[in-house]
Amino acid sequence: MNKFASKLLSVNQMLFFSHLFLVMVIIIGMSFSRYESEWNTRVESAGLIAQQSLSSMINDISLSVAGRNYTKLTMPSQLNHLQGIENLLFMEIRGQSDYSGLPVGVRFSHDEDIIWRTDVSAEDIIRAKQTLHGLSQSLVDSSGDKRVKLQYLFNKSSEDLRMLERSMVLKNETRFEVRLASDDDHPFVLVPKTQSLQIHIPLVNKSGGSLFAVFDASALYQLRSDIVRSLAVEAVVAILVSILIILSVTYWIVKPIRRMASYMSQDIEKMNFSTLPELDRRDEIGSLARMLKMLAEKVQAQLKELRHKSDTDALTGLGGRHSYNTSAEVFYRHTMASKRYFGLIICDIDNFKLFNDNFGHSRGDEVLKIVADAINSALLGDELAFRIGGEEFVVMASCCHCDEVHRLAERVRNHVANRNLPHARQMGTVTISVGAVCVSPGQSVSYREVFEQADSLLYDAKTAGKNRIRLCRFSDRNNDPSALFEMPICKEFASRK
Ligand SMILES: Nc1nc2c(ncn2[C@@H]2O[C@H](COP(=O)(O)OP(=O)(O)OP(=O)(O)O)[C@@H](O)[C@H]2O)c(=O)[nH]1
Repeated sequence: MNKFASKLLSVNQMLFFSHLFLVMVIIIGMSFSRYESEWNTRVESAGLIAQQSLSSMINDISLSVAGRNYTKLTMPSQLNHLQGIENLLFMEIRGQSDYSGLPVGVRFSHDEDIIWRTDVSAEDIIRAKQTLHGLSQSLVDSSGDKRVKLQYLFNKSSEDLRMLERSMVLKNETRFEVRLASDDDHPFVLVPKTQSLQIHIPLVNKSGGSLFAVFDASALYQLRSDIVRSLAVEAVVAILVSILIILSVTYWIVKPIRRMASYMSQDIEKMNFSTLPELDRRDEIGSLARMLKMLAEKVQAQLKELRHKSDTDALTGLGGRHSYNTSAEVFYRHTMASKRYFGLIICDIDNFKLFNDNFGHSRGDEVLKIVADAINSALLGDELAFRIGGEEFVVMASCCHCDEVHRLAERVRNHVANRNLPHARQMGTVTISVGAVCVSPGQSVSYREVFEQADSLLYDAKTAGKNRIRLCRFSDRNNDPSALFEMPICKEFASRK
């Protein structure tokens, strides 16, 4: 997983996304639990308020159910009271008379503005009609006070009949889904579909019964929308603030790493870690910066030592082959660009094989050191000297004139000869042969050509008898026939011996 992520994402992105994920989980979790607790509190208090608004009626209702007293249960003052209860939409009383054992059922509907019985049967209506009919008969035959009483009873019975008939109609027409069962432990339940709060309160008469009520809970749901909205706004603000903090923290961590990486991408020898601001930090990044600085300084020191070793010929202390390869041509170009004369001198010890054969290689090595020292002592300061092969040395100089090259070559040969190092008996002392070329300012010639010409002059010096100098101004004989004419013919400086 880590490998996969590190291939796809940078450190910056990984830090950012992992922190953002964490922050979002925390914020969403906290918002959700706040929502849960706030919503549950609201629902609980709405349920309690609804219960309290009905509980004052429970004793009266229970008494009426016990005595199956419909008159009390359905009287207009009861209707007014129920209409006055805030948000009450519907109420149903189900119970059993304590005396007759008959069922009692009454309903209230806020929209219908009525209380009606739910236990009316066809027989009840027939009975009421018969009563009314009997009263109407009696009313015809009566007079005086009796008639007044009978008229009252007739009016009441006709009102009862009308009520029973209306109840019969409403019983069949009015439906309201009540979720709570009478044996449900929950005193109330919220029904999202109808946005209603349903309450159940048990009656206190002996045979028992229940009061179910349905309250309008749309205000509660509106409140829920407000809670969700305000929590969402808080969560968004918290996430935005967190993003800002995460961005600044990741920037604070990643920027120094990037800066160190860009330092590391420089040439190690040119690296300068002392300007790195992270060195002053006291945290892990500061330690990393200090370790990198130490590492770079160690590598720089080792490189310096290595370069010195590879630049210097270990035996003679002159410049070595590596140093020659990197600096000879640079020196030549620089001299030509400075409009000065360039002198290239190649020296080779004469009959060195014979020396080795006679005195052994270790003695030969000592001679190499002495010859190198002699060559070095012949230099005035600005020249470069290298040992480029076994017993082959190169000196190069930037001069004001070719005569200087001549004098330098002569000095080099003399300094070696003057060491008077004994050679094999028939050879006398150790000597060198020299091939030298002088290139004038403005001559267009490559270093390789100059070297080849000096090497060929060295060969000439060897074949001419050794211990001598063959020096020539560079002539491009193939391309410039006049060069031979314009320049002094190559000179030979033989040993005075
Ligand atoms: N002691 C020693 N000998 C070396 C070293 N490098 C090369 N040589 C020897 O130098 C000798 C060079 O021999 P040649 O190329 O035949 O040249 P030469 O004998 O000097 O003959 P000329 O150049 O014609 O005068 C060989 O014997 C090599 O072994 C070295 O580092 N130490």
